[in-house]
Amino acid sequence: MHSKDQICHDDYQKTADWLLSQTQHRPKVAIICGSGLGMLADALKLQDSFHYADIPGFPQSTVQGHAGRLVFGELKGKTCVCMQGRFHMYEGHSLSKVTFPVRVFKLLGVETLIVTNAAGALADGYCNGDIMIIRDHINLPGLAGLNPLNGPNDDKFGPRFPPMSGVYDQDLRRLAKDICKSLDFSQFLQEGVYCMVGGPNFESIAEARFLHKLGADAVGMSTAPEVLVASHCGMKVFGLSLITNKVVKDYEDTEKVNHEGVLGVSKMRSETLQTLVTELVSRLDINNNTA
Ligand SMILES: O=P(O)(O)O[C@@H]1C[C@H](O)[C@@H](CO)O1
Ligand SMILES: Nc1nc2[nH]cnc2c(=O)[nH]1
Repeated sequence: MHSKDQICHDDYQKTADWLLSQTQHRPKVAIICGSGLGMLADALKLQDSFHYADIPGFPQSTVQGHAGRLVFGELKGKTCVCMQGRFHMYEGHSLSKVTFPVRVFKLLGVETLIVTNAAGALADGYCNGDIMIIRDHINLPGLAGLNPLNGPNDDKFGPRFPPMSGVYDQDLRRLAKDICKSLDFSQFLQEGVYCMVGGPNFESIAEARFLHKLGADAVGMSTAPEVLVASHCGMKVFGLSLITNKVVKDYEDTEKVNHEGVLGVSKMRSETLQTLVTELVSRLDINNNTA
């Protein structure tokens, strides 16, 4: 059964064809920028950029800290496409809309997806400003049946029942750790499990304790659906969480998290994150081509 939100292959293809007609760039890498981390896109050379509102079929971004632009260009000589602002379920988008750009990227020829997000720390040893390489995720909405792959499977993209083990590429994680060592970033580097919740509220203390007990090191409101869809269609995936706050797990703690604080910490570390992602992209084993 097709729901009203069902998007068909032709819809993705139309958007991809439109983009291919507007730019000479042919990216092999896509980067999705999290809250406050969009400045990474500004570093692209030879830019062609498009406001989401001008791209046929694209959803609109409504969150502060997400500019709503798709930027094509070169990062250290490697052609990339960068989402300066992503879509979240809590904005009212269906998960097929949230992940729409990922399938468009696949049709553009993208082979590697890099995702970044802002997240709250559940792990005790984490500090604000830490960068966490995502080793694995817990897709809480997905476990409860909110899944972008719900509905008829599109075999042109991938299988009906995709595995989710080993989704965060081990070689890319290893490479990122080597880069962090050489850049002297190791003192604020972590590797852990990201848990996606629906949001838009931050966690209650009982919820935070529950997620921590489940094995989550950080919690946020994005990433898992995009990663799931990218992996389903055969892309390599690498993910980074910027730890913007500690999630309150103690009833004596009167600290309250807010989005402005999240954006503040993102800003403080965005240059570091940009350096890490740029270095990673420059060392990817890919060849450029243009139209
Ligand atoms: O897009 P991301 O996951 O970086 O955004 C996080 C989660 C919420 O959208 C917002 C909360 O401050 O930041
Ligand atoms: N759910 C959730 N998302 C976040 N994004 C940034 N910080 C947080 C947090 O503490 N919780």
